[in-house]
Amino acid sequence: MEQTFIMIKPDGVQRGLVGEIISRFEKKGFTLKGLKLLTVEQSFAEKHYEDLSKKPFFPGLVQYIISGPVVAMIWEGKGVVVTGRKIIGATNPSASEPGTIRGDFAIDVGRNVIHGSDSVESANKEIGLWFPEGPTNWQSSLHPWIYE
Ligand SMILES: Nc1ncnc2c1ncn2[C@@H]1O[C@H](COP(=O)(O)OP(=O)(O)OP(=O)(O)O)[C@@H](O)[C@H]1O
Repeated sequence: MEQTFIMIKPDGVQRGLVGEIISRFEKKGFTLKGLKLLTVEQSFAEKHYEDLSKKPFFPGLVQYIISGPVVAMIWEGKGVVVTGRKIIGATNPSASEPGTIRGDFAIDVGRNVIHGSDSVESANKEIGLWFPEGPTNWQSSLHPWIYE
């Protein structure tokens, strides 16, 4: 089944949004397959965001990501990459719809609370980077109540 990488950024952790965010993914019906709270080093943050290394906001973005602990997660479910991005909302919270995480909890693009993989390919890459040990292997007993 499809998996995505979701990270609650340092502002989300500091603001006490961890439970709220996990709850939204759980209530949707997605399954948690990996979870850890960690503070990453600059070189690791630069690797995670390497595709953005030429952007003018890259140094500030890296400083933001290493400024405190983040919650790294693997979520699994049908269409979880695209649906996860919808749950998160548009990158710039000024354009995020109410009801999305960024629409409900963020104002500035540089403090937008959460990251979600933008494709199945980047999800696999990011899961490999953040969870070299791989996902936790378990099957939710809710499966037949969520899928036909
Ligand atoms: N103009 C900007 N100024 C400051 N930070 C920005 C800007 N644009 C993007 N960012 C930061 O860089 C992150 C990655 O940007 P990207 O364009 O990949 O958006 P995204 O895929 O929606 O975000 P993420 O990868 O964090 O889920 C954004 O989430 C935001 O934290």
